[in-house]
Amino acid sequence: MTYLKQFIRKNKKLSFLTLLALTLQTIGTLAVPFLIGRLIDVGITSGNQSLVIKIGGQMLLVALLGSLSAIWGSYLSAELAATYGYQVRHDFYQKTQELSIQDMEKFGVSSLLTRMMNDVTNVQREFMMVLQLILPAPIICLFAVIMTFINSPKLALIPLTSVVIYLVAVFLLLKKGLPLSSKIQEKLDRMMVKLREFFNGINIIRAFDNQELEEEKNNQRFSDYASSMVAVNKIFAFLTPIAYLIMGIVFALIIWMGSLLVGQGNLQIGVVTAVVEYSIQTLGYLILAAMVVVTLPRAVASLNRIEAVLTTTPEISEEKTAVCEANTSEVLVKFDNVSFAYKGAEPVLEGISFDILKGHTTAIVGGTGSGKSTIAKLLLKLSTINSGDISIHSHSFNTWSQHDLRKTISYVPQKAFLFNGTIESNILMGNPTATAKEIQQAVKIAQAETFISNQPHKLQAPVSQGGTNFSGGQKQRLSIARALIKKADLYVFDDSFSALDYQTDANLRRALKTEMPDSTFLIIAQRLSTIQDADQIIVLDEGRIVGQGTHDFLLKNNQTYQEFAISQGISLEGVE
Ligand SMILES: Nc1ncnc2c1ncn2[C@@H]1O[C@H](COP(=O)(O)OP(=O)(O)OP(=O)(O)O)[C@@H](O)[C@H]1O
Repeated sequence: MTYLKQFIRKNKKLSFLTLLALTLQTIGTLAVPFLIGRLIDVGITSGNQSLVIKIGGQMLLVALLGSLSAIWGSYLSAELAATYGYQVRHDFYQKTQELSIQDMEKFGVSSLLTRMMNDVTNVQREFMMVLQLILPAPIICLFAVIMTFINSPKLALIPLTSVVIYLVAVFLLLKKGLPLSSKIQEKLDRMMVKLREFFNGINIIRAFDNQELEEEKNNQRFSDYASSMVAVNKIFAFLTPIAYLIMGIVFALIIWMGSLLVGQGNLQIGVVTAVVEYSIQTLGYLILAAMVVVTLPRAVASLNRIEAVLTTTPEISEEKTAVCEANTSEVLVKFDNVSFAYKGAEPVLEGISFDILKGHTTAIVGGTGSGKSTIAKLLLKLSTINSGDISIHSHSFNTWSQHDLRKTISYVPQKAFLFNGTIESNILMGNPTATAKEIQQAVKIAQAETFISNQPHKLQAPVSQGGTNFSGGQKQRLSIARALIKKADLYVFDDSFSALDYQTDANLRRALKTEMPDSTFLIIAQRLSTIQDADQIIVLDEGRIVGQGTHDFLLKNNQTYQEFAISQGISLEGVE
C-alpha cells in the first residue's frame, strides 16, 4: 500500500476532485427518495398544484445535478486510474533498470511482464470500481437507514435487518473465496512462464516432435488456472441471487407493514414510497459493492505483487560519491583481488586481479563456465562483487553510478540480440545522434557492409523481434556495429566473434586495429585465433587466473593455454 499512498499524495488535487464529484453524486442519489416522499405526502395529498410543481422541479434539478456529478465522477475516476496505470508502469520500467541480474532472476521475466501488464490493469480497473461503487455504498446505506428511521422507526427495522443478513452472507462467502482468489495471479504467472518458454522454444519443440508433450504441459497449467477461476466464481455466484431474494422479501415486508400502518393512520403513503426507494438504493449499492468486493482480493494480490518490485532495494548501491572522469593514468580498468558468487551458489570468480591498459587489447580465454562472461557482466555493474574492488579511471566501482559507468563502456553480448525495427534503428541504439558517415564507418569495421548492401532496403531493411530474420553471424556483426558506433572508453566483446568465419573474424580484428587504433578493447573468446594478437591475454580456469601474458609467452609457459592450443589444432612445434 506504500506506493498507492504515495501516488494519492502525489495526485492530491485529482484525488480530492474525484471524491468531491462522487460525494455530490451520492447526495443527489439520496435526495430523490426524500423528495418523492414529500411530493406524495405534502404535494399530492394536499392537492397543492404549485407545491407539486415546485417539488417536481426540485427533483428534476437534483436528478440532473446528480447525473452530471456522476458523469464528472466517472471521468475523474477513469483519469485517476489511468494516471495510476501510467505512473506505476513508468516507475516499474525505471526500477527494472536499477535491478541486478539476481534481483531480476528473483522475480523472473514472465512474472515481471505479468506484473507490469496484467497486475497493473487489475489494480487500475479496481481503482475505478472502488471509487465508483464501493466508496459510496456505506454512505448511501447509512443515510438511507437514518432517513428511514426518521420517517418510520418501525419500517426501518426491515432494511436494517436485511443489510445485516446480506453483510453476514458476503462475509461468509468472502472468507471461503479469498484464499482461492489471491492464488489466481500466481497461477497466471506459472501459465505465462510456460507459454513464454513454449513460444521461444517452438522450433526446438517441433524439431524434437514434442508438440503433444508440450501441449499436455500447457493444458495442465491452463486447466489449473481455469479450475481456480471456476471455483471462485462458483462461490461468488451465490451473492447476486441472495441479494435479489433479500430485496424481494424486503419489498414485500415494507409494503405489507406499510399498508397496515397507513391503514391504521400511523403512516403516510409517501413515507412508504420513500422507504421502498431507500431500500432499493441500499440493496442496489450493496449488490454492486459486493460484486466489486469479490474482485478485491485479486486486485490486492496484484497490488502487492507490483509493490514488491517497486519497493525492492536494488542490490547495487547507487551511492555516487565522486565525480568520475577520465584521468591521465595508463590503467583504464583495475580488477583488484575480486571474488564473486551468484546468490546461493559457489564462488564463480576468486582472487581476480588484472589491469586493462588504455589503448590496449586485453583478452580473456578459458573453458566453458570458467567465469569469462561473469567478468564482463561485473564490468557493467549488473551485479555486486563479494570482495575486492574494481576501479575504472582510478575511481572505485562504488563511486560510479550505473548510468555514468555504462556511458564509459560499450558492450557486445555473447548472444547477439536485435530489436524489432530496422537495421539502422538497431545500430543507432548505440548512439542515437550518430551521423550517416559514422553509421557507415561502424558498419564497415563490423564487416557488415556487404550483407547490408545486399538487402533490398539496405539500412532500412526490417528486423523482426529478436532479429530472427538474420543469421547468427549477421546478428553478431550488427551487434558489433551497434557497439562500435558508441563513443566509449572501453569496448567489451563477450565471445562476440564466435559465429563469424575465420576470414571475417580476421578482417574485423584488422579493421579494429587500423580504424580505432587508440581504443581499448576487452575481448572474451574461446578461439585462440581471435585473441592471439592481443597485448595481454588472461587465462581463466574455474574462476581463477592461471596465466597472463602474450600469445607467444603463454604458448611457451602456460600449460592450460598449451592445452587450448593443442585442442584447437595450433602446433606447439618450434615453441621452446
Ligand atoms: N545468472 C546466473 N546465476 C547463477 N549462476 C550463473 C549465472 N550465470 C552464470 N552462472 C554460473 O557461473 C559460472 C560462470 O559462468 P560464465 O557465463 O561466466 O562462464 P563463461 O566462462 O562465460 O562460459 P561460456 O564460455 O560457456 O560462456 C557457470 O558455472 C555458470 O553456471
